[in-house]
Amino acid sequence: MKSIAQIAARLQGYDPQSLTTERVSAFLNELVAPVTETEQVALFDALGRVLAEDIVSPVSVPPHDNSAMDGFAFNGAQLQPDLPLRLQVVGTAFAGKAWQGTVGIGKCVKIMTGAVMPAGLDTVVPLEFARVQGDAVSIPANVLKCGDNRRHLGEDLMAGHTALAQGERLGPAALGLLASLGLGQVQVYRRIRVAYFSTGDEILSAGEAPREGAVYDSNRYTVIGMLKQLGCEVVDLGVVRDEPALLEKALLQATARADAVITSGGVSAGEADHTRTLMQKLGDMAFWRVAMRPGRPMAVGHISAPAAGAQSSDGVIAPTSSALLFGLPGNPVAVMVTFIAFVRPALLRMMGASPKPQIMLRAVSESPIQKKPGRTEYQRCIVTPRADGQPTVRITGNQGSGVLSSMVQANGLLVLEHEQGPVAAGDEVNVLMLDDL
Ligand SMILES: Nc1nc2c(c(=O)[nH]1)N[C@H]1C(S)=C(S)[C@@H](COP(=O)(O)OP(=O)(O)OC[C@H]3O[C@@H](n4cnc5c(N)ncnc54)[C@H](O)[C@@H]3O)O[C@H]1N2
Ligand code: MOO
Repeated sequence: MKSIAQIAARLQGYDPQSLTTERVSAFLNELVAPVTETEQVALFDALGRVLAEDIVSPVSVPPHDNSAMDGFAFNGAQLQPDLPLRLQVVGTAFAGKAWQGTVGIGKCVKIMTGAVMPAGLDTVVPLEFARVQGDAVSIPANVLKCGDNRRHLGEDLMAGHTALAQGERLGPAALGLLASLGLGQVQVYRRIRVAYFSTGDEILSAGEAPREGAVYDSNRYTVIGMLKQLGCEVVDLGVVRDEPALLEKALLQATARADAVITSGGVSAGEADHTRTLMQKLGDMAFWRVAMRPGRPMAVGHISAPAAGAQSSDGVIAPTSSALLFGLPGNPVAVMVTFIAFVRPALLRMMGASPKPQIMLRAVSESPIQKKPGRTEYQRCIVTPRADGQPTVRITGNQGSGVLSSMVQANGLLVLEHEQGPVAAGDEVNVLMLDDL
Protein backbone atom coordinates (compact mmCIF):
# COMPACT_ATOMS: atom_id res chain seq x y z
CA MET A 1 0.00 0.00 0.00
CA LYS A 2 1.46 3.37 -1.03
CA SER A 3 1.54 6.09 1.63
CA ILE A 4 0.04 9.53 1.08
CA ALA A 5 3.55 11.04 1.22
CA GLN A 6 4.88 8.63 -1.41
CA ILE A 7 2.06 9.43 -3.82
CA ALA A 8 2.25 13.16 -3.12
CA ALA A 9 6.01 13.15 -3.81
CA ARG A 10 5.41 11.71 -7.26
CA LEU A 11 2.55 14.00 -8.18
CA GLN A 12 3.86 17.23 -9.70
CA GLY A 13 2.36 20.39 -8.27
CA TYR A 14 0.72 18.63 -5.32
CA ASP A 15 -0.70 21.27 -3.02
CA PRO A 16 -3.28 19.89 -0.55
CA GLN A 17 -4.76 23.37 -0.10
CA SER A 18 -5.49 23.77 -3.80
CA LEU A 19 -5.86 20.64 -5.90
CA THR A 20 -7.47 20.44 -9.30
CA THR A 21 -10.04 17.69 -9.82
CA GLU A 22 -7.63 16.03 -12.30
CA ARG A 23 -4.90 15.84 -9.63
CA VAL A 24 -7.36 14.35 -7.16
CA SER A 25 -8.32 11.66 -9.69
CA ALA A 26 -4.66 10.92 -10.46
CA PHE A 27 -3.92 10.68 -6.73
CA LEU A 28 -6.81 8.28 -6.11
CA ASN A 29 -5.68 6.06 -8.98
CA GLU A 30 -2.44 5.50 -7.12
CA LEU A 31 -3.99 5.20 -3.68
CA VAL A 32 -6.66 2.64 -4.50
CA ALA A 33 -5.79 -0.99 -5.19
CA PRO A 34 -8.23 -3.43 -6.80
CA VAL A 35 -9.35 -6.40 -4.72
CA THR A 36 -7.78 -9.70 -5.76
CA GLU A 37 -10.21 -12.29 -4.34
CA THR A 38 -12.60 -13.83 -6.83
CA GLU A 39 -15.63 -16.10 -6.72
CA GLN A 40 -17.71 -18.15 -9.11
CA VAL A 41 -21.29 -16.95 -9.48
CA ALA A 42 -24.28 -18.06 -11.51
CA LEU A 43 -24.86 -15.83 -14.53
CA PHE A 44 -28.18 -14.63 -13.13
CA ASP A 45 -26.33 -13.31 -10.05
CA ALA A 46 -23.58 -11.61 -12.05
CA LEU A 47 -25.34 -8.37 -13.00
CA GLY A 48 -23.12 -5.42 -12.04
CA ARG A 49 -20.24 -7.69 -11.02
CA VAL A 50 -16.77 -7.36 -12.54
CA LEU A 51 -15.22 -10.15 -14.62
CA ALA A 52 -12.08 -11.58 -13.04
CA GLU A 53 -10.94 -13.46 -16.17
CA ASP A 54 -10.88 -13.07 -19.94
CA ILE A 55 -13.69 -15.07 -21.49
CA VAL A 56 -12.47 -16.99 -24.52
CA SER A 57 -15.32 -18.20 -26.70
CA PRO A 58 -15.65 -22.00 -26.44
CA VAL A 59 -17.97 -21.97 -29.46
CA SER A 60 -18.78 -19.77 -32.44
CA VAL A 61 -21.93 -17.69 -32.40
CA PRO A 62 -23.85 -18.34 -34.53
CA PRO A 63 -22.54 -21.90 -34.72
CA HIS A 64 -23.46 -22.23 -38.44
CA ASP A 65 -24.47 -20.11 -41.42
CA ASN A 66 -28.19 -19.48 -41.08
CA SER A 67 -31.06 -17.53 -42.54
CA ALA A 68 -31.82 -13.99 -41.32
CA MET A 69 -35.33 -14.12 -42.80
CA ASP A 70 -38.31 -16.38 -43.35
CA GLY A 71 -38.22 -17.03 -47.10
CA PHE A 72 -36.57 -19.24 -49.72
CA ALA A 73 -32.87 -20.16 -49.78
CA PHE A 74 -31.06 -20.70 -53.07
CA ASN A 75 -27.70 -20.38 -54.80
CA GLY A 76 -27.31 -16.63 -55.45
CA ALA A 77 -24.99 -17.15 -58.45
CA GLN A 78 -28.21 -17.61 -60.45
CA LEU A 79 -29.25 -13.94 -59.97
CA GLN A 80 -28.75 -11.81 -63.07
CA PRO A 81 -29.22 -8.06 -63.48
CA ASP A 82 -32.65 -6.96 -64.77
CA LEU A 83 -33.98 -10.53 -64.91
CA PRO A 84 -36.48 -12.26 -62.65
CA LEU A 85 -35.58 -15.73 -61.34
CA ARG A 86 -37.93 -18.71 -61.18
CA LEU A 87 -37.19 -21.57 -58.77
CA GLN A 88 -38.82 -24.83 -57.72
CA VAL A 89 -39.32 -25.50 -53.99
CA VAL A 90 -37.90 -28.91 -53.01
CA GLY A 91 -38.23 -28.89 -49.22
CA THR A 92 -38.36 -26.92 -45.97
CA ALA A 93 -35.58 -26.04 -43.50
CA PHE A 94 -36.75 -25.32 -39.95
CA ALA A 95 -34.82 -23.63 -37.14
CA GLY A 96 -33.33 -26.50 -35.13
CA LYS A 97 -34.12 -29.03 -37.89
CA ALA A 98 -31.74 -28.73 -40.82
CA TRP A 99 -32.57 -29.66 -44.41
CA GLN A 100 -30.24 -32.52 -45.30
CA GLY A 101 -30.72 -32.87 -49.05
CA THR A 102 -28.88 -31.20 -51.89
CA VAL A 103 -30.40 -28.29 -53.75
CA GLY A 104 -29.39 -27.89 -57.36
CA ILE A 105 -29.62 -25.09 -59.90
CA GLY A 106 -33.19 -23.93 -60.49
CA LYS A 107 -34.20 -25.23 -57.02
CA CYS A 108 -34.76 -23.64 -53.60
CA VAL A 109 -35.74 -24.59 -50.05
CA LYS A 110 -38.35 -22.86 -47.95
CA ILE A 111 -36.43 -21.64 -44.89
CA MET A 112 -37.26 -20.17 -41.47
CA THR A 113 -35.30 -17.45 -39.69
CA GLY A 114 -32.41 -19.07 -37.82
CA ALA A 115 -32.52 -22.34 -39.79
CA VAL A 116 -29.14 -23.70 -40.93
CA MET A 117 -28.40 -22.77 -44.58
CA PRO A 118 -28.48 -26.00 -46.62
CA ALA A 119 -25.12 -26.94 -48.19
CA GLY A 120 -24.25 -24.85 -51.25
CA LEU A 121 -26.91 -22.17 -50.65
CA ASP A 122 -25.93 -18.60 -49.80
CA THR A 123 -28.92 -16.29 -50.45
CA VAL A 124 -32.44 -15.95 -49.03
CA VAL A 125 -35.33 -14.16 -50.66
CA PRO A 126 -37.75 -12.96 -47.95
CA LEU A 127 -41.36 -14.19 -48.22
CA GLU A 128 -42.51 -10.61 -48.89
CA PHE A 129 -40.47 -10.42 -52.13
CA ALA A 130 -41.27 -13.87 -53.46
CA ARG A 131 -44.29 -14.70 -55.65
CA VAL A 132 -45.40 -18.23 -54.82
CA GLN A 133 -47.51 -20.38 -57.12
CA GLY A 134 -47.81 -24.03 -56.04
CA ASP A 135 -44.23 -25.32 -55.71
CA ALA A 136 -42.82 -22.52 -57.87
CA VAL A 137 -41.32 -19.26 -56.58
CA SER A 138 -40.47 -16.29 -58.73
CA ILE A 139 -38.18 -13.47 -57.58
CA PRO A 140 -38.62 -10.09 -59.30
CA ALA A 141 -35.59 -8.52 -61.00
CA ASN A 142 -33.13 -6.42 -58.98
CA VAL A 143 -34.58 -6.99 -55.49
CA LEU A 144 -31.69 -9.11 -54.15
CA LYS A 145 -27.93 -9.54 -54.30
CA CYS A 146 -26.03 -12.79 -53.97
CA GLY A 147 -25.40 -13.42 -50.22
CA ASP A 148 -28.36 -11.35 -48.96
CA ASN A 149 -30.09 -12.40 -45.74
CA ARG A 150 -27.47 -15.00 -44.79
CA ARG A 151 -25.86 -14.78 -41.34
CA HIS A 152 -22.34 -16.18 -41.23
CA LEU A 153 -20.93 -18.69 -38.77
CA GLY A 154 -19.07 -16.79 -36.01
CA GLU A 155 -20.15 -13.33 -37.21
CA ASP A 156 -20.98 -12.43 -33.59
CA LEU A 157 -18.23 -14.39 -31.79
CA MET A 158 -15.59 -16.75 -33.17
CA ALA A 159 -14.49 -19.80 -31.16
CA GLY A 160 -11.08 -19.19 -29.58
CA HIS A 161 -11.36 -15.40 -29.64
CA THR A 162 -11.73 -13.22 -26.53
CA ALA A 163 -15.41 -12.45 -26.08
CA LEU A 164 -15.09 -10.28 -22.96
CA ALA A 165 -12.02 -9.01 -21.15
CA GLN A 166 -11.21 -9.16 -17.45
CA GLY A 167 -12.38 -5.92 -15.79
CA GLU A 168 -15.67 -5.76 -17.70
CA ARG A 169 -18.53 -4.71 -15.46
CA LEU A 170 -21.34 -7.00 -16.50
CA GLY A 171 -24.50 -5.34 -17.78
CA PRO A 172 -27.54 -7.09 -19.27
CA ALA A 173 -25.99 -7.22 -22.77
CA ALA A 174 -22.77 -8.81 -21.46
CA LEU A 175 -24.80 -11.39 -19.50
CA GLY A 176 -26.71 -12.25 -22.66
CA LEU A 177 -23.46 -12.58 -24.57
CA LEU A 178 -22.01 -14.94 -21.94
CA ALA A 179 -25.23 -16.96 -22.05
CA SER A 180 -24.96 -17.16 -25.86
CA LEU A 181 -21.67 -19.01 -25.30
CA GLY A 182 -23.47 -21.59 -23.17
CA LEU A 183 -21.83 -20.39 -19.94
CA GLY A 184 -23.93 -20.68 -16.80
CA GLN A 185 -21.31 -19.49 -14.31
CA VAL A 186 -18.65 -16.83 -14.35
CA GLN A 187 -15.61 -15.89 -12.26
CA VAL A 188 -15.97 -12.38 -10.81
CA TYR A 189 -14.18 -10.27 -8.22
CA ARG A 190 -15.72 -10.44 -4.79
CA ARG A 191 -18.09 -7.66 -3.84
CA ILE A 192 -16.52 -4.83 -1.92
CA ARG A 193 -17.88 -3.84 1.44
CA VAL A 194 -18.30 -0.18 2.24
CA ALA A 195 -19.16 1.24 5.67
CA TYR A 196 -20.83 4.61 6.07
CA PHE A 197 -21.70 6.95 8.93
CA SER A 198 -22.83 10.54 9.16
CA THR A 199 -21.18 12.77 11.76
CA GLY A 200 -22.41 15.85 13.61
CA ASP A 201 -24.17 16.77 16.87
CA GLU A 202 -26.94 18.48 14.90
CA ILE A 203 -27.82 15.43 12.81
CA LEU A 204 -31.07 13.61 13.60
CA SER A 205 -32.05 10.19 12.36
CA ALA A 206 -35.43 9.72 10.69
CA GLY A 207 -38.07 9.12 13.39
CA GLU A 208 -36.36 11.26 16.04
CA ALA A 209 -38.28 14.29 17.32
CA PRO A 210 -37.17 17.58 15.74
CA ARG A 211 -35.18 19.86 18.03
CA GLU A 212 -33.81 23.38 17.84
CA GLY A 213 -30.80 23.70 15.55
CA ALA A 214 -30.93 20.10 14.38
CA VAL A 215 -31.43 18.74 10.84
CA TYR A 216 -32.41 15.31 9.63
CA ASP A 217 -29.72 13.10 8.16
CA SER A 218 -30.04 13.02 4.39
CA ASN A 219 -26.46 12.09 3.51
CA ARG A 220 -26.88 8.57 4.80
CA TYR A 221 -29.66 8.00 2.30
CA THR A 222 -27.96 9.58 -0.70
CA VAL A 223 -24.60 7.88 -0.08
CA ILE A 224 -26.04 4.46 0.73
CA GLY A 225 -28.33 4.78 -2.30
CA MET A 226 -25.35 5.45 -4.56
CA LEU A 227 -23.38 2.58 -2.96
CA LYS A 228 -26.25 0.19 -3.61
CA GLN A 229 -26.46 1.35 -7.23
CA LEU A 230 -22.79 0.44 -7.56
CA GLY A 231 -23.46 -3.04 -6.17
CA CYS A 232 -21.41 -2.62 -2.97
CA GLU A 233 -22.23 -4.42 0.26
CA VAL A 234 -23.15 -1.67 2.69
CA VAL A 235 -22.42 -1.50 6.42
CA ASP A 236 -24.68 1.23 7.78
CA LEU A 237 -23.30 2.70 11.01
CA GLY A 238 -25.91 5.44 11.33
CA VAL A 239 -25.21 8.84 12.84
CA VAL A 240 -22.25 9.42 15.16
CA ARG A 241 -22.08 12.43 17.45
CA ASP A 242 -19.12 14.77 17.37
CA GLU A 243 -17.50 13.11 20.39
CA PRO A 244 -13.97 11.75 20.08
CA ALA A 245 -14.65 8.43 21.87
CA LEU A 246 -17.76 7.69 19.79
CA LEU A 247 -16.08 8.72 16.54
CA GLU A 248 -13.04 6.58 17.30
CA LYS A 249 -15.21 3.57 18.04
CA ALA A 250 -17.18 4.07 14.82
CA LEU A 251 -14.05 4.48 12.70
CA LEU A 252 -12.46 1.35 14.18
CA GLN A 253 -15.64 -0.68 13.78
CA ALA A 254 -16.05 0.49 10.21
CA THR A 255 -12.43 -0.28 9.34
CA ALA A 256 -12.58 -3.75 10.83
CA ARG A 257 -15.70 -4.56 8.82
CA ALA A 258 -15.16 -2.94 5.44
CA ASP A 259 -12.79 -2.37 2.52
CA ALA A 260 -13.69 1.30 2.38
CA VAL A 261 -15.23 3.71 4.88
CA ILE A 262 -17.15 6.82 3.94
CA THR A 263 -18.11 9.53 6.40
CA SER A 264 -19.82 12.86 5.92
CA GLY A 265 -19.22 16.06 7.86
CA GLY A 266 -16.44 17.39 10.02
CA VAL A 267 -13.75 17.74 7.37
CA SER A 268 -13.60 21.54 7.16
CA ALA A 269 -11.74 23.35 9.91
CA GLY A 270 -14.60 23.99 12.40
CA GLU A 271 -13.88 23.95 16.15
CA ALA A 272 -16.16 21.08 17.04
CA ASP A 273 -14.78 18.95 14.23
CA HIS A 274 -13.06 16.07 15.98
CA THR A 275 -13.39 13.95 12.92
CA ARG A 276 -10.23 15.29 11.26
CA THR A 277 -8.10 14.84 14.40
CA LEU A 278 -9.22 11.28 14.82
CA MET A 279 -8.77 10.34 11.21
CA GLN A 280 -5.24 11.64 11.49
CA LYS A 281 -4.61 9.68 14.68
CA LEU A 282 -5.84 6.39 13.25
CA GLY A 283 -4.40 6.54 9.78
CA ASP A 284 -2.37 7.98 6.99
CA MET A 285 -4.61 10.79 5.82
CA ALA A 286 -4.60 13.80 3.52
CA PHE A 287 -6.90 16.76 4.08
CA TRP A 288 -7.55 18.59 0.88
CA ARG A 289 -9.18 21.71 -0.37
CA VAL A 290 -10.14 20.82 -3.89
CA ALA A 291 -10.53 23.60 -6.46
CA MET A 292 -14.15 22.71 -7.11
CA ARG A 293 -17.65 23.70 -6.19
CA PRO A 294 -19.43 22.21 -4.41
CA GLY A 295 -17.26 19.80 -2.44
CA ARG A 296 -14.18 21.79 -1.54
CA PRO A 297 -13.03 20.08 1.68
CA MET A 298 -12.32 16.37 1.49
CA ALA A 299 -10.23 13.87 3.46
CA VAL A 300 -8.75 10.73 2.00
CA GLY A 301 -6.34 8.03 3.14
CA HIS A 302 -6.07 4.67 4.83
CA ILE A 303 -6.92 3.89 8.40
CA SER A 304 -6.12 0.78 10.43
CA ALA A 305 -7.93 -1.13 13.14
CA PRO A 306 -7.56 -4.49 14.86
CA ALA A 307 -9.19 -7.03 12.56
CA ALA A 308 -12.70 -8.16 13.48
CA GLY A 309 -12.48 -10.86 16.15
CA ALA A 310 -8.72 -10.36 16.66
CA GLN A 311 -7.65 -10.69 20.29
CA SER A 312 -4.56 -8.85 21.41
CA SER A 313 -2.78 -10.55 24.29
CA ASP A 314 0.56 -9.88 25.94
CA GLY A 315 3.42 -10.18 23.55
CA VAL A 316 1.15 -10.91 20.60
CA ILE A 317 0.49 -8.20 18.08
CA ALA A 318 -3.12 -8.34 17.02
CA PRO A 319 -3.56 -8.46 13.25
CA THR A 320 -4.88 -5.24 11.85
CA SER A 321 -7.19 -4.54 9.00
CA SER A 322 -7.00 -1.45 6.94
CA ALA A 323 -9.56 0.43 4.91
CA LEU A 324 -9.63 3.21 2.41
CA LEU A 325 -11.26 6.23 4.02
CA PHE A 326 -13.17 9.03 2.36
CA GLY A 327 -14.17 11.90 4.62
CA LEU A 328 -16.72 13.78 2.54
CA PRO A 329 -17.97 17.28 3.32
CA GLY A 330 -21.24 17.52 5.24
CA ASN A 331 -23.27 19.64 2.85
CA PRO A 332 -25.81 17.36 1.14
CA VAL A 333 -25.05 18.32 -2.46
CA ALA A 334 -21.28 18.44 -1.82
CA VAL A 335 -21.54 14.82 -0.60
CA MET A 336 -23.25 13.70 -3.79
CA VAL A 337 -20.95 15.61 -6.10
CA THR A 338 -17.74 14.38 -4.43
CA PHE A 339 -19.12 10.85 -4.48
CA ILE A 340 -19.88 11.07 -8.20
CA ALA A 341 -16.61 12.81 -9.11
CA PHE A 342 -14.16 10.82 -6.98
CA VAL A 343 -15.58 8.09 -4.75
CA ARG A 344 -17.50 6.25 -7.45
CA PRO A 345 -14.51 5.93 -9.84
CA ALA A 346 -12.28 4.90 -6.90
CA LEU A 347 -14.72 2.21 -5.76
CA LEU A 348 -15.09 0.92 -9.33
CA ARG A 349 -11.31 0.62 -9.43
CA MET A 350 -11.37 -1.25 -6.11
CA MET A 351 -14.06 -3.56 -7.57
CA GLY A 352 -11.60 -4.49 -10.33
CA ALA A 353 -13.39 -2.64 -13.15
CA SER A 354 -11.34 -1.34 -16.07
CA PRO A 355 -11.37 2.45 -16.16
CA LYS A 356 -13.87 4.03 -18.52
CA PRO A 357 -14.01 7.70 -19.42
CA GLN A 358 -17.09 9.51 -18.19
CA ILE A 359 -18.93 10.42 -21.37
CA MET A 360 -20.31 13.93 -21.34
CA LEU A 361 -23.23 15.20 -23.36
CA ARG A 362 -22.69 18.46 -25.26
CA ALA A 363 -25.64 20.80 -24.78
CA VAL A 364 -26.35 24.45 -25.58
CA SER A 365 -26.80 26.72 -22.58
CA GLU A 366 -30.19 28.49 -22.61
CA SER A 367 -28.88 31.42 -20.57
CA PRO A 368 -25.65 32.96 -19.25
CA ILE A 369 -24.00 31.15 -16.31
CA GLN A 370 -21.60 32.79 -13.87
CA LYS A 371 -18.31 30.94 -13.45
CA LYS A 372 -14.90 31.93 -12.11
CA PRO A 373 -11.81 30.44 -13.73
CA GLY A 374 -9.63 28.47 -11.30
CA ARG A 375 -12.08 25.82 -10.09
CA THR A 376 -14.27 23.09 -11.54
CA GLU A 377 -17.97 23.70 -10.98
CA TYR A 378 -20.70 21.10 -10.99
CA GLN A 379 -24.06 22.81 -11.46
CA ARG A 380 -27.35 20.96 -11.20
CA CYS A 381 -29.14 21.26 -14.49
CA ILE A 382 -32.01 20.13 -16.66
CA VAL A 383 -31.24 18.96 -20.18
CA THR A 384 -34.10 19.22 -22.68
CA PRO A 385 -33.98 17.25 -25.92
CA ARG A 386 -34.65 19.22 -29.10
CA ALA A 387 -36.28 17.56 -32.09
CA ASP A 388 -34.35 19.86 -34.44
CA GLY A 389 -30.86 19.21 -33.09
CA GLN A 390 -28.62 19.65 -30.06
CA PRO A 391 -30.22 19.43 -26.61
CA THR A 392 -30.36 22.58 -24.51
CA VAL A 393 -29.56 22.95 -20.84
CA ARG A 394 -30.54 25.26 -17.99
CA ILE A 395 -29.46 25.25 -14.36
CA THR A 396 -32.00 24.32 -11.68
CA GLY A 397 -32.19 27.54 -9.71
CA ASN A 398 -30.60 27.62 -6.24
CA GLN A 399 -27.14 26.04 -6.44
CA GLY A 400 -26.46 26.24 -2.67
CA SER A 401 -24.54 23.16 -1.57
CA GLY A 402 -27.22 22.36 1.01
CA VAL A 403 -30.10 22.49 -1.49
CA LEU A 404 -31.13 18.94 -2.33
CA SER A 405 -34.41 19.85 -4.04
CA SER A 406 -32.51 21.24 -7.04
CA MET A 407 -30.54 17.97 -7.19
CA VAL A 408 -33.81 16.02 -7.38
CA GLN A 409 -35.12 18.24 -10.20
CA ALA A 410 -31.85 17.91 -12.10
CA ASN A 411 -31.28 15.24 -14.73
CA GLY A 412 -27.62 16.18 -15.13
CA LEU A 413 -24.59 17.93 -13.69
CA LEU A 414 -23.23 20.66 -15.87
CA VAL A 415 -19.44 20.42 -15.58
CA LEU A 416 -17.62 23.72 -16.04
CA GLU A 417 -13.91 23.02 -16.39
CA HIS A 418 -11.15 24.51 -14.22
CA GLU A 419 -9.96 27.20 -16.63
CA GLN A 420 -13.37 28.15 -17.97
CA GLY A 421 -14.85 31.60 -17.33
CA PRO A 422 -18.49 32.71 -17.59
CA VAL A 423 -20.78 30.92 -20.05
CA ALA A 424 -22.82 32.98 -22.55
CA ALA A 425 -26.30 32.00 -23.73
CA GLY A 426 -25.85 29.77 -26.80
CA ASP A 427 -22.44 28.38 -25.68
CA GLU A 428 -21.92 24.63 -25.73
CA VAL A 429 -21.24 23.02 -22.35
CA ASN A 430 -20.49 19.53 -20.98
CA VAL A 431 -23.13 17.66 -19.01
CA LEU A 432 -22.78 14.47 -17.01
CA MET A 433 -26.18 12.77 -17.25
CA LEU A 434 -27.20 11.49 -13.81
CA ASP A 435 -29.09 8.49 -15.21
CA ASP A 436 -25.86 7.22 -16.77
CA LEU A 437 -24.21 6.87 -13.37
N1 LIG B 1 -14.08 28.65 7.39
C1 LIG B 1 -14.49 27.74 6.52
N2 LIG B 1 -15.70 27.24 6.63
C2 LIG B 1 -16.14 26.35 5.75
C3 LIG B 1 -15.32 25.93 4.68
C4 LIG B 1 -14.01 26.46 4.61
O1 LIG B 1 -13.24 26.12 3.70
N3 LIG B 1 -13.65 27.35 5.56
N4 LIG B 1 -15.80 25.08 3.75
C5 LIG B 1 -17.24 25.08 3.59
C6 LIG B 1 -17.63 24.03 2.72
S1 LIG B 1 -17.29 24.27 1.08
C7 LIG B 1 -18.29 22.92 3.15
S2 LIG B 1 -18.81 21.72 2.02
C8 LIG B 1 -18.56 22.68 4.55
C9 LIG B 1 -18.09 21.27 4.90
O2 LIG B 1 -17.91 21.18 6.24
P1 LIG B 1 -17.84 19.84 7.04
O3 LIG B 1 -17.46 18.71 6.22
O4 LIG B 1 -17.01 20.10 8.23
O5 LIG B 1 -19.33 19.57 7.36
P2 LIG B 1 -20.21 20.05 8.58
O6 LIG B 1 -19.72 21.37 9.07
O7 LIG B 1 -20.29 18.97 9.54
O8 LIG B 1 -21.60 20.24 7.85
C10 LIG B 1 -21.80 21.16 6.81
C11 LIG B 1 -23.30 21.38 6.61
O9 LIG B 1 -23.90 20.19 6.18
C12 LIG B 1 -24.93 19.77 7.05
N5 LIG B 1 -24.88 18.32 7.20
C13 LIG B 1 -23.82 17.62 7.68
N6 LIG B 1 -24.11 16.31 7.69
C14 LIG B 1 -25.36 16.18 7.20
C15 LIG B 1 -26.20 15.07 6.98
N7 LIG B 1 -25.78 13.81 7.26
N8 LIG B 1 -27.42 15.27 6.47
C16 LIG B 1 -27.85 16.53 6.20
N9 LIG B 1 -27.09 17.63 6.39
C17 LIG B 1 -25.86 17.46 6.89
C18 LIG B 1 -24.58 20.45 8.36
O10 LIG B 1 -25.69 20.59 9.18
C19 LIG B 1 -24.01 21.76 7.88
O11 LIG B 1 -25.04 22.66 7.56
O12 LIG B 1 -17.92 23.61 5.35
C20 LIG B 1 -18.00 24.97 4.88
N10 LIG B 1 -17.41 25.82 5.87
O1 MOO C 1 -17.64 22.06 -0.56
MO1 MOO C 1 -18.91 22.96 0.09
O2 MOO C 1 -19.09 22.37 -1.34
O3 MOO C 1 -19.43 24.47 -0.74
O4 MOO C 1 -20.63 22.73 0.27
